[in-house]
Amino acid sequence: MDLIYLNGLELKCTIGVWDWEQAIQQTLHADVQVGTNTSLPAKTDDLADAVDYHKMTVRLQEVAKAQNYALLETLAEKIADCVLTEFATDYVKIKLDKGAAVKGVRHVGVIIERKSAHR
Ligand SMILES: Nc1nc2c(c(=O)[nH]1)N=C([C@H](O)[C@@H](O)CO)CN2
Repeated sequence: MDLIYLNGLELKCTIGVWDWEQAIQQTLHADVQVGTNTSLPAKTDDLADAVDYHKMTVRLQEVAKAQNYALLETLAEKIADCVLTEFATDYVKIKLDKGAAVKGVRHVGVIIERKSAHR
């Protein structure tokens, strides 16, 4: 399986379990790995045959802003669903980093992996 990746993707969103977090916007950083076969686009040299990582960046930033979230897990799942269904990909691994959201920890976050149900 080949991989396309977005590292350090900035996601502006309203997220968190506390009331004050639901009243502000925070910036998360995501690392996204997307499983897809790159043989066809490599042969045709045509973006139309590839998973467009620019289009994916814009779309995932929209998903992050589309609603308020309590948990990182919920946003990670929405992102996974978008990557697998809207971009017709085989596999996705997402790391969502909330930075130093907890005192005494440099970085907190979640990592999830999902496979397409159709492949
Ligand atoms: N498993 C999780 N634990 C916690 C989350 C989360 O999203 N998933 N969030 C929080 C708070 O919002 C924290 O980030 C800020 O105090 C706590 N635990």
